[in-house]
Amino acid sequence: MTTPAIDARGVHVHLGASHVLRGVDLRVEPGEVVALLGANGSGKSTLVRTVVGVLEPSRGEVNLLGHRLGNDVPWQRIGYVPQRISAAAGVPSTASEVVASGLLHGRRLSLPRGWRTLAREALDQVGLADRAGDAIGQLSGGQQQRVLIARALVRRPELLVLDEPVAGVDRPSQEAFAATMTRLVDDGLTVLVVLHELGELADLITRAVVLRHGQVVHDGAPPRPHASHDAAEHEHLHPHTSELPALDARHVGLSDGPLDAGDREARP
Ligand SMILES: Nc1ncnc2c1ncn2[C@@H]1O[C@H](COP(=O)(O)OP(=O)(O)OP(=O)(O)O)[C@@H](O)[C@H]1O
Repeated sequence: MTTPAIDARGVHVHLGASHVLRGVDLRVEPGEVVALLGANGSGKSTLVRTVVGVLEPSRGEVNLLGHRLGNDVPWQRIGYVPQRISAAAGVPSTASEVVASGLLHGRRLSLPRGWRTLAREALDQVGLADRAGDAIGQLSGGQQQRVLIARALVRRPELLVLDEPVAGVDRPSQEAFAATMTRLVDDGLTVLVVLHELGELADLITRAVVLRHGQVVHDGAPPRPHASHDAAEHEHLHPHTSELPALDARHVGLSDGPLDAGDREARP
């Protein structure tokens, strides 16, 4: 049996007075690309922040790459892209330096030889190699987001956890990101990604986990893209809502309606 990349069991998280996660189980096997979906406030960011050790569960346990959360986790094998923040906030660094900070981890506190080359390669993966020497504050919000993705990729992770990585990123850059992800997934990368819509990543997603009010309400097939039903060549081979009751938008509370129109109309 393989060791799961992520194994979270019975996770409860309290933030202030709120009981945000209420007994979440999440298992991600090596090579899977799992989308974490749910309405605003359902607990997606809280779950990924707990998975990467930023937040501590009040109950339950999390294992990453076979290690209980803590110092034993091989962090150098894990990349994390937080929800969009300003990478520029008070940081006088260049894009290249921000990316290189992704090479640091618990056991490596100074940059390795050749870090500039590694940083440039990672920036190239997000289409920003020509901006390597620019101050991060001179980049747009979407470009800063791409720098954060490069910072996660620079350590060549085997597990990548991303929180809405393409929010605010333009369509061509989303396509470039999807192409990079496809290449990395082909090479065996395991991914947990918070998304509001599957978008350009739809073809990559192997499983969807949907949260509602801090609980998992669906764990299985990803929702189908909207357009597919209307296309002339569309074949009705996939399971419809009657076979996937938990993917009913009313049950999962997805504000952006993951089901295509045909599925919704087919429902009694
Ligand atoms: N520091 C905090 N203190 C108290 N409550 C918090 C805190 N951070 C988040 N929450 C609450 O926890 C709940 C889940 O928040 P979370 O950010 O995990 O949701 P989300 O599913 O990622 O939402 P979104 O789609 O808007 O990013 C929300 O109700 C939020 O108000």
